[in-house]
Amino acid sequence: MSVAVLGAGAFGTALALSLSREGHAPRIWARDAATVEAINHEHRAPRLPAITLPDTITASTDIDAVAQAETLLLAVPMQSLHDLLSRIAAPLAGQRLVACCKGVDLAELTGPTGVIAHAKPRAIPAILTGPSFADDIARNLPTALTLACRDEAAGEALQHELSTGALRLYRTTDTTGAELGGALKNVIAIACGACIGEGMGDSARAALMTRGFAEMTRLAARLGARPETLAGLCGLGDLALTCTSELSRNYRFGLALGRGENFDAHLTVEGVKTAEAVTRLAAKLGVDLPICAMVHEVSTGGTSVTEAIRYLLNRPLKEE
Ligand SMILES: NC(=O)C1=CN([C@@H]2O[C@H](COP(=O)(O)OP(=O)(O)OC[C@H]3O[C@@H](n4cnc5c(N)ncnc54)[C@H](O)[C@@H]3O)[C@@H](O)[C@H]2O)C=CC1
Ligand SMILES: O=C(CO)COP(=O)(O)O
Repeated sequence: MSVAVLGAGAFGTALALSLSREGHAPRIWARDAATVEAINHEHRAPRLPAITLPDTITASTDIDAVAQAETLLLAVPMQSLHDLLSRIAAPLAGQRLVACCKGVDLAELTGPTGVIAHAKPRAIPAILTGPSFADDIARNLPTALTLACRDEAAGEALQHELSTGALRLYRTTDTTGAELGGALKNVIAIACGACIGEGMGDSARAALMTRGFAEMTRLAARLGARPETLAGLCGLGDLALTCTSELSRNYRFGLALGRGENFDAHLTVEGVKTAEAVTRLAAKLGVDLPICAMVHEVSTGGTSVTEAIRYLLNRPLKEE
C-alpha cells in the first residue's frame, strides 16, 4: 500500500521518517519550493533541523500527484485542513485520509474527520492522535498512539500499515472521542502552563488537569463519544504529556501567558483557536466548560491569568 504525507511540518516529517524505517518511500507534499528543495537536495526538513532524512523520503509541490497514494497523512495545522483539502482536485474516493492534526475547526465547529467528510465525502476519514512529540518519533523513541476510523476494516488496515517497531497504534472506531481528546488537551495544557507560569504551584496544576479532564469527557459524552476513549492515549495519555512537558508548545504558550512574556507567533499553538471553537460549541450545546472558556478569554486578552484563576476558584461549590 502506498502512503504519502501532506504537510512538511514537524509532525508530517517525523511520520514520514517513521514510515521510511519500515521500508516505505513516502512522498511529502509541501506548499513552498524552498522546503521541497531542502528535503530533496539537503535531506533535511526546516521544522526538524537536527534530523538527517534518508533519500527514500522525497518531496514535491504538486499536490495532485502526491495525493494519488492510497493512504494520505494530513499533517497541517487544524485551521488549515479545509484549505489543504480544497487544493486537491480529485474526490479521493475510497482513499484513506488520516488526519494528523489536533483541534476543532472554527468555521464548521467539527473535528478533523468532520472536515474531511464534508470536503471529500467519498474518502475514508481517520485520525491518528495521542501522546507524541514529533522529535521523539523522529528519533525512533517508543511511542503509543490511537488510530480512530469508523470503518473497522480500514482502521485495522491503517493500524498495521502505520505501526512500526517503535510506534505502537491502538485502534478504535470512536473518532469523536479520539479527536475531542486531542483537541481539548491542548486547551487544558495552556491553562496548566499559565498556572505554573503565574507561580500557582503543582497542586493547582493537578486540579486543572483533573477538572480539565472532566470538561473533556463532558463535551465528548454530549457528542456521543465513549468515556473509555477519553481515558485512553488520545485523551488522558495526551493530557498527561502536554500538561507536564516544556517540549509542548501549548504548555509553553501558557507559561508565557502566566509570566507575562511574549511568545513566538510563528509556532503552531493549536489550543488557542480550539479554545474559541469549543467555547462556541459548548454554548450551542449547553455544556459547561469553564476552564476552556477562561483559556479563550486569557489567550485573547479578555482577562488576566489572575482573574481567570479567581473566577474558577469562586464558582459555586458542587459535587465532584
Ligand atoms: N509537532 C508535534 O510534536 C506534534 C504535532 N501534532 C499536530 O500536527 C499538526 C501540525 O503540527 P506541526 O507539524 O507540529 O506544525 P508545524 O508548525 O511544524 O508545521 C505546520 C506545517 O503546515 C504547513 N501549513 C500551514 N498552513 C498551511 C496551509 N494552509 N496549507 C498547507 N500547508 C500549511 C506549514 O507550512 C508547515 O509546513 C498540529 O495539529 C499538531 O497539533 C500532533 C502530534 C505531535
Ligand atoms: O500534540 C502534541 C503532543 O502529543 C504536541 O504538543 P504541542 O502541539 O503542544 O507541541
